[in-house]
Amino acid sequence: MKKKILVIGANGFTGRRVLNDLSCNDEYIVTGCSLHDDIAPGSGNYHFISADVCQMGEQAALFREVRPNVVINASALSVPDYCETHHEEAESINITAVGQFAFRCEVSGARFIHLSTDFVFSGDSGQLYKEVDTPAPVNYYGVTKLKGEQRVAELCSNYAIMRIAVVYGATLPGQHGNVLQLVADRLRNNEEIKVVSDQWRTPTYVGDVSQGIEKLIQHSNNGIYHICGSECLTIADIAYRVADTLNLDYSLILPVTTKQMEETTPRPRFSGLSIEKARTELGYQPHTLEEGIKLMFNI
Ligand SMILES: NC(=O)C1=CN([C@@H]2O[C@H](COP(=O)(O)OP(=O)(O)OC[C@H]3O[C@@H](n4cnc5c(N)ncnc54)[C@H](OP(=O)(O)O)[C@@H]3O)[C@@H](O)[C@H]2O)C=CC1
Ligand SMILES: Cc1cn([C@H]2C[C@H](O)[C@@H](COP(=O)(O)OP(=O)(O)O[C@H]3O[C@@H](C)C(=O)[C@@H](O)[C@H]3O)O2)c(=O)[nH]c1=O
Repeated sequence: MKKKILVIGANGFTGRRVLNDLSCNDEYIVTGCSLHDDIAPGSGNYHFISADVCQMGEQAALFREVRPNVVINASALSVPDYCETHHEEAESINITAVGQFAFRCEVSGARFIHLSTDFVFSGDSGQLYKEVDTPAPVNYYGVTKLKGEQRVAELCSNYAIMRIAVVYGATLPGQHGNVLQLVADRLRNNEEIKVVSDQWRTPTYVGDVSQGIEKLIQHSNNGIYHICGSECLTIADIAYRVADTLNLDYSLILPVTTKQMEETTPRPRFSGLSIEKARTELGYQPHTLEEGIKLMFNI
């Protein structure tokens, strides 16, 4: 029997890649859902439903229509600066809607795979965070994502929470970019870019998010999984790797401290994630950053 898979947030940067990758697999019948109309109609073997999942009635109708065996939630308010000043909106999609998805999955017997973030951690550690480590978010986006995780764990008996970090890859018009794209664009235009040299991350190639999800569809394991790259480096180092791989001018990269950057939203200093659990239990194997950059820029 083919599995019916529902990808929520299917117009988003990560959700679209997941939708495309899963719809290439004949074992699945895939439906994408997003707030707005399909951003790339006719581009793959999937059905598409526009719905506002924050509206109870629309969410209920979506589940009634699709009757999914697996639900993947890639919808969110995923811009920390915006969440910081729009608490209610952030709460509605990052917490309340997530709780409702979890409840519907539980009632219907569907497996729930929910995307979360390294920003649940404070960043005060000097070591890669493991799934068992205690979260303590430093911004409102992180607070909402942590509460979303808690709802899933409370309400679902068949779930996986996938924490990902600084997702990079090619984007479609209309999607928000990522810092690697910004670096490449600026350097190609001969413009300088300031990048923080004191925020450490484990960047995730967007195709590896799909890889993690496919593994978690096959496994029945419950719990949290860190799914990201294996290299932990600063944003400045990531920028240098982009310049290096694309043969662009290094001197346009201006490393600065978080203090000098004057970011309005606090961010964790060190939020690298350990992928040992995913490697051991799922056989997850991420691309290297260099491989990911080459795939992203098609070189
Ligand atoms: N991007 C990153 O680097 C990281 C992302 N994450 C997590 O991964 C997930 C995906 O992030 P990302 O790819 O950046 O997401 P995007 O911001 O690119 O996409 C989010 C999608 O959610 C959809 N959406 C928002 N509100 C609603 C609603 N009320 N009803 C239906 N759909 C809605 C939007 O639909 P539409 O476009 O149709 O309006 C949008 O396409 C999130 O959970 C995020 O927290 C975690 C770590 C890093
Ligand atoms: C735009 C920009 C960002 N940065 C840094 C800040 C930050 O550490 C990193 C990424 O910046 P962004 O603004 O893209 O995203 P930011 O909001 O920091 O990143 C987060 O997004 C949310 C959704 C997550 O869940 C996190 O995992 C993380 O990826 O790059 C610079 O150094 N220079 C710049 O010009």
